[in-house]
Amino acid sequence: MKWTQVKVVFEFHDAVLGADLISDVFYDLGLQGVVVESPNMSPEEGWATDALPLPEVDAVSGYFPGNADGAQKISSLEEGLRVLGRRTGITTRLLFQELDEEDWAESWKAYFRPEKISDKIVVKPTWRDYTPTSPDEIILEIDPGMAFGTGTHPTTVLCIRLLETWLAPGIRFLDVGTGSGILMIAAGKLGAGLMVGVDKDGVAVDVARENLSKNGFGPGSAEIHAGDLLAGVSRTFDVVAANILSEVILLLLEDIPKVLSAGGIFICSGIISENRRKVADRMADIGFEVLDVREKDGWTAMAARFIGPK
Ligand SMILES: C[S@@+](CC[C@H](N)C(=O)[O-])C[C@H]1O[C@@H](n2cnc3c(N)ncnc32)[C@H](O)[C@@H]1O
Repeated sequence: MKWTQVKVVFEFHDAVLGADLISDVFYDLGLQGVVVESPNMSPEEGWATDALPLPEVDAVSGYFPGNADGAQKISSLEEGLRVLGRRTGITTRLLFQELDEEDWAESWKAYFRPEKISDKIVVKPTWRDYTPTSPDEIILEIDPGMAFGTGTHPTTVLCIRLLETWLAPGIRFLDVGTGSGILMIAAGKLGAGLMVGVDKDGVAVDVARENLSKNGFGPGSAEIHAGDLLAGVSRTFDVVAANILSEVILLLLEDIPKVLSAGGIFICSGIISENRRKVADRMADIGFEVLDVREKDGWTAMAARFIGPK
């Protein structure tokens, strides 16, 4: 099978936000293994200076199958970037490269390295070696494949940091939009007794199952289902997380109390900081008390408890 690498070279006043906005255009097409390049990356941020020269431009790359579906998605990407450009002023230029299956598999893997994302937690690509720097370090082994969730995206990092604060041992955890399963793995390693994940994307469901298994979580402690948001979720959970875009979180919020146990915590991420107020206001209307707000690189995540309408 052939693959087409589409590299979107861009210029924007805020390169981190620009890369996130362009990545979202890829994610909206259901294409999730994106690679972000920036001339400002340092080896500490996971850039392999020994293996790869430092990039000269800001760019986001994604990989499309070399078939009719891939061609259709590339057209949608071009349209999505035109719309983004009109809305934000980002200027983009596309570069195309055809790759064989093996080259594709290796080309994006070269960009991921172990990364410390909190005081205690390290995300480690399964194909890299890593020696822990202290005995209480928690290592999340991950191969995201074509699913979202290397663990290093700011929205994921914020969720994991909130889980570190709000997850008590033995709890039941639900992850809405599990992607690679990274949040379920973090919850499991922080002591959750049961992790359930849902994703609308069948590829993500398979990837998440494999990642959970690689981290020692089998069907007894981890369940993953294909599904749309909470459709088909009939139990209650002590902590529910959703790292999805704010528009989706706004749709989801009203149903969250149905799947939260009394006193349970809802963690939401994927909120561009300019949408923070809109999400917080909607939460207050429904009866959530916001307990913790975290920000990183223009993204906001919140932990809240359902206390019931005023
Ligand atoms: C931003 S990724 C988050 C992945 C992972 N939880 C993390 O934190 O890195 C969002 C995920 O939500 C899934 N998703 C988006 N809309 C959904 C929906 N309506 N129902 C279920 N999953 C959805 C996507 O397929 C994607 O895997």
